Order: sequence, then C-alpha cells, then structure tokens
Amino acid sequence: MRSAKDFFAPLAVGAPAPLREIPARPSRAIHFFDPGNPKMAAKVPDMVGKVDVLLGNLEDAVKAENKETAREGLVTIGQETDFGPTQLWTRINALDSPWVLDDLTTLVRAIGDKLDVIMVPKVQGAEDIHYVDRILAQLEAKAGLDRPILVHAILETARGVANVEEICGASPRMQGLSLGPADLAADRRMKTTRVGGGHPGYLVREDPTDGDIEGARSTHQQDLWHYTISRMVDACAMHGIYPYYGPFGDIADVVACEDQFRNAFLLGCVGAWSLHPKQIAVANKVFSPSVEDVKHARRVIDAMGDGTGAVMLDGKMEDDASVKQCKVMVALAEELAAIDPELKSQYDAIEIG
Ligand SMILES: CC(C)(COP(=O)(O)OP(=O)(O)OC[C@H]1O[C@@H](n2cnc3c(N)ncnc32)[C@H](O)[C@@H]1OP(=O)(O)O)[C@@H](O)C(=O)NCCC(=O)NCCSC(=O)C[C@H](O)C(=O)O
Ligand SMILES: [Mg+2]
Repeated sequence: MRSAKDFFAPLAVGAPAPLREIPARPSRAIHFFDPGNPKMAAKVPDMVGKVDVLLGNLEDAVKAENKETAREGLVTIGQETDFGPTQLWTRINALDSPWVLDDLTTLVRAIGDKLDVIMVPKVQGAEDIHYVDRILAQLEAKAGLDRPILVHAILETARGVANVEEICGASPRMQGLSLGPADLAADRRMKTTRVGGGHPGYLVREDPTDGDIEGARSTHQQDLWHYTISRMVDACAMHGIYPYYGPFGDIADVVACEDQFRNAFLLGCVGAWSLHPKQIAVANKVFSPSVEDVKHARRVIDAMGDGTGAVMLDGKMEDDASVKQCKVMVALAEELAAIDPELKSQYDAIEIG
C-alpha cells in the first residue's frame, strides 16, 4: 500500500514534481486527426485557436501498416506547430500492442515539452495507470521536462468500468476519463454495431389504454450510455479530474450528435471527441453554457447575497444548494470566456437586472 504522501514525490529521479491539482483547461472538443494522413495533417495549423484540444491519434482508425508514419507525423507536427491556447494531446496504442513502447519513448523525447495529455486506451485497472506513470516519469527525467505530462484513460472494457474509481485515483497525473462506446459495447457483448449514440431498439413503451396492447402506444428511445457516463462523472468528481463523452460515429447526423453531447454536458461532462471538423462546432456549442443559463445563474448568485438562506426568484425557491450549481455554471463560463472572445462578448453583454 502507498502512503498518501508518496503521491507528492516524482516516480523517477529528476522527473518533475506531480501536480496537486489538475488545471481546469477548456477542452470542449478533443479533435482527433491521423497525423500520418497528409490531408488531415495539413489542416492542423489552421485549427489552432479554433479548437480546445488537437489530438494526434495513433491507435484505432490508424492502419497497422501506418503506425510508424502516424507517430513520425505527430513528431513533425508537434515540433513545427505553435499551438498557442490549443492543447496538444495524443492517443497512444494499447498497452499490450507492439507499438506502445515506441510511441511513449519517441513522443516524450521529441515533443514531450509540447504534449499536454496522453490518452491511454482500453485501461482495465489501476495497474495500467501505474505502468504508464512510472515510464513517463523516467522518460520525462531523461528529456529534462519541467512539468509532468498528464494521463487520460479511455473507459472501454467492462473491467475498466468496474474499476473506474481506482483508475481515477491511481496517479496524480490522471487528468480525466473518456467513454469508448464502441470498444465497450464489444467487450460487454452489447448487440449494437455503432460508434456511440443511441439505438432505436432501446426504448420504453407507454402502457396500453384499457388493456389494448395492440392499440397505438408511443415509445421513447432511452440512452444506452446513461449508466456508464454517470459512473464516470462520480468517479472523476471524487478525484478532482474531468469526464468526457467519447466519439459519435454518425458524422452526418449532427442533430443526434448534439443531443448525445448535451446529455453528457448536463450530467457533468466537460467535453467530447470530434472525429470530423464539422463536430467541433457542435461540441463547442454544447459544452459552453448558454447565455440564458449564465444570466439565470448570475441572477441567483446576486439574489442570494452571502449564498446562505432561501429566496424566491421567478416563483422558484433558491437556496445554498442551487447557488452552488449556479457558481459551477458561472465559473465554467468565465474559464471559456478567457479563451473564446466571441463567448466573452456574449457573456459580457448580459444584464442581470
Ligand atoms: C470519418 C472520416 C474517415 C471521414 O473522412 P472523409 O471521408 O475524408 O470526410 P470528408 O470528405 O467530409 O472530409 C472533408 C475534409 O476534411 C478532412 N478531414 C476529415 N476528417 C478530419 C479530421 N478528423 N481532422 C482533420 N481533417 C479532417 C478530409 O481529409 C477532407 O479534406 P480535403 O479533401 O482536403 O477537403 C474522417 O473524418 C476520420 O478519419 N476521422 C477520424 C476518425 C478517428 O479518429 N477515429 C478514431 C476515434 S473513434 C474510436 O477510436 C472509437 C473509440 O475508441 C471507442 O472504442 O468507442
Ligand atoms: Mg476504442
């Protein structure tokens, strides 16, 4: 068993000290690109400043024969690009794959100073995070880095979901969790064939009228991911890290994508993956509090004075607990306004009278 104090010490001589708090950096869209695909790579410089996170993907969706090209492509992009306010993340190959060791050793040495977060796929338990944690400390020491690279786990196996709390608390490097609905569905033997989103067969039907089971009865599609996202949100909140919805594979259906992202936002997620440039705008919209919500939150905070007691506002009771929710909303709006001038002007224009 480790002492709590062990978490304050680097895991390798010369490695940077672990962080005590994970910074709340805007990450509404984690935009995936294949660094070995010349067309996608060419679009990266223009995306800087327009998306919160650019993620060079090395794992699934990159063909086995292109793994080295993708890794080298990411090194070139990392070295040649000024990322400004945009974070640079990567998704490495799975820990049991033949590529992961080279992914880590190459990337930390070559672009460790640019990499903010390493996303680790198919994390099963704390042992996977401990493995990455120690290797990263050794590589950071060797590369002379002065800040730790953070780690993000994808929850995409039944074992990972069962161990979600210990995964989140396994290292001070843990930045957050994403749902990996496609791999998770396969691992759970769910009978779906999609990458995220709903399914028309997963529904509840209204009770029959007068026992007429053949009569017209409305149905309501349910959210396949509600349970997993809720578990992720609780585990992340408990450990002071951040939950994300993962991919929505139906690129053409931006309407359903927006709905799925919004469900995640309302439940507590801070962002989602974008697989195609058109999904960036969807995520940026959904994961930014609306002007109406920020206005209402500011009115409640204003009406609540020192934040204690109870008041009536627009016929509704507000108290210590509702003001706390409003502060979450306003704090997020302020973080986003700091990097998004358009949002800032919208929020600044709010009059709370
Ligand atoms: C989904 C795609 C294969 C679609 O690509 P394409 O058919 O080329 O789309 P378009 O013709 O509409 O593209 C228009 C132009 O935009 C460029 N493009 C497309 N996608 C991106 C991108 N992500 N970043 C940058 N640029 C992009 C195209 O090259 C076109 O350029 P041009 O011809 O010059 O105009 C493709 O979007 C794609 O591969 N996306 C990424 C897929 C991915 O990363 N998948 C892995 C994540 S999901 C996952 O792993 C599952 C998860 O782990 C789980 O278990 O659930
Ligand atoms: Mg996956």
